[in-house]
Amino acid sequence: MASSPLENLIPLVNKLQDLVFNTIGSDTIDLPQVVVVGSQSSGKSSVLENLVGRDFLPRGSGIVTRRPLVLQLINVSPADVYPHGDSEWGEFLHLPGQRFSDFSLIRGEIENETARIAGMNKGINRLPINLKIYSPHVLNLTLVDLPGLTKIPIGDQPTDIERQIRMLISEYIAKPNSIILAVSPANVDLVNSEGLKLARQVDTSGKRTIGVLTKLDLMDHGTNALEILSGRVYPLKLGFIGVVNRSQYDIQENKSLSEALRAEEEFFQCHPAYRNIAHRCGTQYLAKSLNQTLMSHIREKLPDIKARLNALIGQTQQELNGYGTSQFSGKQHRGSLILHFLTKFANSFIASIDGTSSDISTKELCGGARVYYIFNSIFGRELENIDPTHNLAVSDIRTAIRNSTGPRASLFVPELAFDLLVKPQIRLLEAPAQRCVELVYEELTKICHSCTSTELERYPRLQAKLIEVVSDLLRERLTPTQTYVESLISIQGAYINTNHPMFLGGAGAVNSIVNSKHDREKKHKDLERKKDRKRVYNIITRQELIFGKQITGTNGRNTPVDPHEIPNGTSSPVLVSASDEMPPPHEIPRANGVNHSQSHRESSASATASARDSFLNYFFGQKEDPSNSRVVEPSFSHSMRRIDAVSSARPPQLSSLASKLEENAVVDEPQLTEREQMETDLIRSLITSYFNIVRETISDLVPKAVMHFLVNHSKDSVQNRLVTDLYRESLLDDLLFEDEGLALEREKCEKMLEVYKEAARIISEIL
Ligand SMILES: Nc1nc2c(ncn2[C@@H]2O[C@H](COP(=O)(O)OP(=O)(O)OP(=O)(O)O)[C@@H](O)[C@H]2O)c(=O)[nH]1
Repeated sequence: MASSPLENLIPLVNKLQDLVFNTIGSDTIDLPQVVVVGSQSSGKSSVLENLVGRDFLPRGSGIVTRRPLVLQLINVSPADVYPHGDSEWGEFLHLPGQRFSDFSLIRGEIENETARIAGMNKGINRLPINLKIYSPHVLNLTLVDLPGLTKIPIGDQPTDIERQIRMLISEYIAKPNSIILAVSPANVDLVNSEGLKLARQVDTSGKRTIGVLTKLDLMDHGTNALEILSGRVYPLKLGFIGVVNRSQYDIQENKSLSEALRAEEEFFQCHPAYRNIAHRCGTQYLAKSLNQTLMSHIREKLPDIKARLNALIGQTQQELNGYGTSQFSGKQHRGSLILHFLTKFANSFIASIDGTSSDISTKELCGGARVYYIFNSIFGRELENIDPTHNLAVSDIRTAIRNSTGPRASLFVPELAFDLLVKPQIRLLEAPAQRCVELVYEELTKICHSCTSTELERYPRLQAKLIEVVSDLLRERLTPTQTYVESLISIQGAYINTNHPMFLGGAGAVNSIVNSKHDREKKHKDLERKKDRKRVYNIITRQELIFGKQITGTNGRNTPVDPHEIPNGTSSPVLVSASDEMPPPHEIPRANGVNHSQSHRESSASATASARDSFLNYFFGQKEDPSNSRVVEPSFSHSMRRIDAVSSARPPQLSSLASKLEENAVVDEPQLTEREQMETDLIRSLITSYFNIVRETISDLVPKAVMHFLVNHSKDSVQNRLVTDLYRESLLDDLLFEDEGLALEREKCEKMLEVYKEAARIISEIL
């Protein structure tokens, strides 16, 4: 009888299953199958044996099923029999071509095969045993028997046996294409069914779970499972089916399975509770519904499986491409293959620098962007941070000026001293410049190490050689780059171009220091004024404390005296407020009525001009005014004299207190003549101005030099260098030595691709 294509669905899936297990060794396609789960001794093996109608599964105490058993039941017509006349037989996938018509031998082989992989103790193993049973009495079905859930390890079982079994079961039932056959004994409360609990975790809506209730014959008298079997207790879309298997006693009494199936039928037909639903109970009904459910499930899932296969074909093809192109396989193509890798490596190196690489990171700077970062951020910042007059003490400048003028005093700007001092400062730029070269060199080395691919990893020796050659090239470029950069600095030091348009020059420097001198003096005076005010206030307050009475001002009031009212040179103690509104002491009107503040403002306007005049006069030929060469007197000395006047009449204790305060206020400043101070300032500002010009030039030239000598040169010559060094007949065999692990991976990948293509072809025969 010719069967329709849809009736061939289960054999088709079996064919796919064989294909997958024979080649890949695991079910990556997620083929539809029925997975049997339940707690230990719930009756799983008994259900399977009933479905086959033969005793073939191992029995014993404790855990018996220790590896998944993938059981394919194949319906054969009585005509299609074994040559020796047997109508039923079994075949193991691991023993191809060997037919087992004696079912007790099948049991023995399952035991042996379990022990071979899972050991003699009671441990489990995830590697499945695949068994086909051909019989005219079975319906086409693919079932997976799994170890029963156990709570407590017994004997020499591993302590985490429960976790191991749960993980194994979950792995099978989690696959969306699996139908879960959850076996629960009827004599145990359903809420304690481990099989149902696990099934619910992965199939929350109960769409692909079939409940099987065993041991209905063992329920307490007066109780029955009618409610459960009618689907009113536990919601499962595919429902519950009740079965009665052989009891332990039946087995011991060698009750045959055909006898047992008859007894089961009788049980349901005669039982007062199940009589009316007897046609929906028992092993025969279970086999039929499983077959139909599996078939419709396969029908439903086939388009998905086809789509999945296409996706797998695409993925695997891509993975295979990653291992290299097959276009250059074979000895005659070794040269082309090497050239292909050399070009790819060189291109990848160049692309990483240019930023045109296809796998650019979004997490961190890489390749050429790092080089830019080194130029602009690292090198740029280091240059910025250099102090142009770093390490130039006043004494150094003084000595340089003195040495440069010989026995005479200089008439003009001491140029020789400037020359002498600015050269070492220019050298300060060399260390950051050389560091910039090194950093870029390191970055290029990193880039060269990252230019590998899975394809290239297949040839570890070639990969190492490519990196080595490019590293050598970079190293060779390092010295010329460093030498050039060193020259750049030396060139800058070789000739001090005081004619540079950006250079401040003598006149500019004079202006600048005159201005800054004036600013400095102004600041210094302001500071001294503040100090004076505070000092006067402290002295008066102390007097008040010492004499223990309120000091009354000359106005006779018991309030602070308006400081404007204090006559110049008065010896009377005065109470002065320390508030900021209080006019500074130099604004206190003198006896002659001249406001000091006013005179100060007038004189300050002309201060800049007069200072500049005296400075220019000094440098450009006027005879030195002996009064100018006096030691610069700290400007607070004037104020100090005023305070002395105020405190001259104070008691001795107060006098010593005040003198202590005054001592503390004396600043230890270098004693320079005005001329010396100005010369030093002038030299400093000239050095700073010139250094800034050189710094700008260097910050512009060094990156250009690095790009030219190191980066661009390496980019331009990398391909030639690789070909010259590696494209040699004598090296080909060694360079194309394939990594064994990767060769195996590639072969596996090729095999998988073939399997997926074949599976897709099988499915397209039906769809
Ligand atoms: N009376 C009776 N006994 C049953 C029934 N089903 C199973 N048994 C007995 O229960 C015991 C366990 O049955 P198995 O089929 O070995 O249970 P299992 O779930 O395969 O056990 P493991 O493989 O160890 O997890 C055996 O002694 C069976 O004879 C049933 O419906 N009625």
